[in-house]
Amino acid sequence: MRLLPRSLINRITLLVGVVLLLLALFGAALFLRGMFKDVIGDTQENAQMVIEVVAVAVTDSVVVNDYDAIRRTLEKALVRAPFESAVFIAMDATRLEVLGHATPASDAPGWLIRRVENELAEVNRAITVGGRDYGVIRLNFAAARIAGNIWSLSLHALGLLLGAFALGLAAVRLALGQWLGYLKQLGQAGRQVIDGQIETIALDADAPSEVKQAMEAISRSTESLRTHFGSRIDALMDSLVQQKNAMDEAAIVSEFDPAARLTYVNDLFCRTVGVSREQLIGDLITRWGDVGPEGAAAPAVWHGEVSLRRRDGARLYFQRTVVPIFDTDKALQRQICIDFDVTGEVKARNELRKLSLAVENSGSAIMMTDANAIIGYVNPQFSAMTGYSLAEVKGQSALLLRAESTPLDTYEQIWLALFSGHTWRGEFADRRKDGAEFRCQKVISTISHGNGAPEQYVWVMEDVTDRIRSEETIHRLAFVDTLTGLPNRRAFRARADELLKMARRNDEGFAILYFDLDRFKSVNDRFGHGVGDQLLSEASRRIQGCLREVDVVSRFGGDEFAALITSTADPVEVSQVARRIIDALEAVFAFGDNEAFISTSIGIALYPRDAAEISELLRCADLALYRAKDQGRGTAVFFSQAIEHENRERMELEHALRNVLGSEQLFLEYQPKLSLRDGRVIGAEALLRWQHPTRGRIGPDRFIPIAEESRMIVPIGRWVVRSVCQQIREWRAAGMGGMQVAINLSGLQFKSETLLQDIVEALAENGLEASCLELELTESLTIENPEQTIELMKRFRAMGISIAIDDFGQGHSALAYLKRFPLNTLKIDRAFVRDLTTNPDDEAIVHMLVALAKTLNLSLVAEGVETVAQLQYLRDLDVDAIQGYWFSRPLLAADFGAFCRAHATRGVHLPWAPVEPPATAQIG
Ligand SMILES: Nc1nc2c(ncn2[C@@H]2O[C@@H]3COP(=O)(O)O[C@H]4[C@@H](O)[C@H](n5cnc6c(=O)[nH]c(N)nc65)O[C@@H]4COP(=O)(O)O[C@H]3[C@H]2O)c(=O)[nH]1
Repeated sequence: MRLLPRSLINRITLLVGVVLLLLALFGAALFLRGMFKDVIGDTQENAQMVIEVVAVAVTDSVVVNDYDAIRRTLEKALVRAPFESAVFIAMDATRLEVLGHATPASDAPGWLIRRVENELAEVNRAITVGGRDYGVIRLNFAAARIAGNIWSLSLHALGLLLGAFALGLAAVRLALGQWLGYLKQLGQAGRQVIDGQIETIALDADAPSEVKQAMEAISRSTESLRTHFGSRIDALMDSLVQQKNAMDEAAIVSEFDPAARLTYVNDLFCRTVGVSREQLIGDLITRWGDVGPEGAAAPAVWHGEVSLRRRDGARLYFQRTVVPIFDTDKALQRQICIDFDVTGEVKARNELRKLSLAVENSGSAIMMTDANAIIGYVNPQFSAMTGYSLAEVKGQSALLLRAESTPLDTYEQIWLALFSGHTWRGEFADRRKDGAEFRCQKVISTISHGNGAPEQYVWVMEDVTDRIRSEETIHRLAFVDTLTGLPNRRAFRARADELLKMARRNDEGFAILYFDLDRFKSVNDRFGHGVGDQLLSEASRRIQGCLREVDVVSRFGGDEFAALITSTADPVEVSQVARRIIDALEAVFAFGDNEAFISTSIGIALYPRDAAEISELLRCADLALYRAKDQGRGTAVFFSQAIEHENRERMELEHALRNVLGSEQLFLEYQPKLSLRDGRVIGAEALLRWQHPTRGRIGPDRFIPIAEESRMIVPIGRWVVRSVCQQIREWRAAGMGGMQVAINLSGLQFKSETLLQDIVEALAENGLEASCLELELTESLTIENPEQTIELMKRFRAMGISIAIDDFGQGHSALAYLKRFPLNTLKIDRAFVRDLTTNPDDEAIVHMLVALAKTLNLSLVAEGVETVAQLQYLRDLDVDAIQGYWFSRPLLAADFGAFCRAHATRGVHLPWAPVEPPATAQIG
């Protein structure tokens, strides 16, 4: 509770009043006390005097007991005296009491009356006359009257005092009002300054100096405030304007009245909706989005999201705040509407929603963990994949899924990659809830805080167990030879490339061995593919057994193998390895009751001596293998410059062969065939010759393989057929009839679809019957595709063309097939004939061949007969015919004609035949 008055004047007046009042009361108290004492003292003195006077006056009367006189005297004493009663008490106790005038009722308070009574005791006077006591006179004071007098005096005194107090106070109030009125003036001036009505405060000249100083101080402060706050206000205004401008740029601002009519729109509003301000003002705000549940009359701030459609139809989203503005009567005056464009956020949110939906329904398992790999979310596919529900894994570590077989290192590597800001991609084994391991492909991405620190990890996971199995199978198929389990050619290349890099780094050498299995084809043909496969597997094991762990052996396909001998390019060491392989493969292969023998030749290339690249090294090894095969089975040949040279030459020959047809370089020689029965020339074998312009004559053994490889043999062979047929026609024209000419056919030629046609045409063109031709097929030709060969042979035979099998005994024809071949002739290779008389092996083979031919009812022709001993031996074996230098080398056509004519009548003289006189040649 506030006791003090609000106004300063009143406060000072109150203070002065209180002080004056206290002083007045104190003075009054002192005055009244003195007055009281004086009155009491005076009364008592008067009473003494009165009683003395009464005593004197009654002296006589008492003596005479004149009570009337006494009465009268007493009555006189009571007149104007402040006594209530006067009493004469005689000695005999006679009591004469006279009462004074009745005292009017006193205004004095009781306490004052009692006080007076206490102060003024009765006054007694003994009446003694002549020494004799006659009695006592007693005066009783009229205390109430005396108190009344005192009270009346006091009241008067107080009245005066209060009057003086009131006057003093009024004077003080007046003076203060005047002096402090300047303060009011100061206040008004201050308000005027605040209102900006005055610049400086005008001071009255007679104003008190303190007020003047205060006014000056205010003036100075006002000045300073004006300066200070003026600039602050300016800055504030600037700032407000800038903020408004910024707000106008950032937000759509509008105002609307309680009727929801727009009263203000900023530029952004117009720009955003594409409508002019003029059209917008007065328009309903609700056309431009919701303004809250209570519409335009909302009493409180409303936040919400609204969407606007622009004039061009685009939908925009805004975060809207509607702020009501009230007037002084708290009535809603208008509302300010502020819209922030959140289209991007809304779209992002929608995208996020879609994304969440996509994640939820994703076919990939998705797991989200915090930075400590604590799982926060997994999608249904994750549960389907792992068997764990979201509730089971939430709050658990991602390591929950770790499979025993996945080392912890893997996870460390993942964290390292993720911490360095990379997305981790990889695959490793995880464990399902039921404990089963599965291969899981993962892409782990980081969601980072603004400062780049990882906040969450998103794991996109896929069960790739099946795929990996398939990939492993594909890989096996792609890199492993399924039959032998050895790396295939591709894997070999990869390993060889690695080895090459290492060898380059370490300055080491290594060797590549290239080889195939001789006679493998015949094993295949003889025992079937099953056995062939077993042989390949067994051969692979044997080869591996010859190598160290660090070496690599690969099956390139068919019966081709290659080996990498690491860490050494020492020819001695490498040739030891090659030897071991050759020996291992030459040992018998047993399959149940069957046995097979194969051999191998090995071509070797050394790094870095022979080449610096794998492909080149392989080429070198291949060339060396080619040479090894030439040198005979069971040999290992190191690549050399000589081989390279030979190869180059071979390539040059191949090139030259392509242009040889149509030139004069190719021609035929004819080697006569002699009947051992009568020594007559029964036919000839056409032998191809190549007279190279610079290299001279090149033998068919040299160029025919090249022609075969380049497939030139087909057109060349066609040329041979035509040339032979022409030649027979010419011979016939020259009178040399009945001549059968044998033509060598290579395998490729035989397989050529045009062969039959070519022969038919050549015969027809020259008017020849088919029986004048014999086709010589090598044994190897028949091996490759026996059924087809038999078929074609049959067709030739049906035409009347004879068929001879050449070089028999070199290969490994299945006798069963031989039996089925529609052959006419079996030719004994000159390799067996050469040492026939000295080498029991060759002798045995020839015996066997002769027996075979007889069994199959084939005529026998022996090649390469050079000596009489061979001749006689063959005759003894009942061989039908021979070829050989013993009687004729291959001859040019003209020479062959001459030869035939020379021996036409008697034939060539055979050692066992009787010598006959020369006869004239007659052929035809
Ligand atoms: N040391 C010695 N050799 C003798 C003797 N008698 C004949 N020769 C040679 O033995 C080979 C016989 O031919 P081949 O076995 O069919 O072997 C032939 C044949 O397989 C092939 N050839 C020749 N001409 C042709 C042809 O036109 N087409 C095809 N495809 N191959 C042919 O070339 C091979 C070699 O032919 P040539 O070098 O002409 O060698 C011929 C011939 O000159 C002898 O007493 N001693």
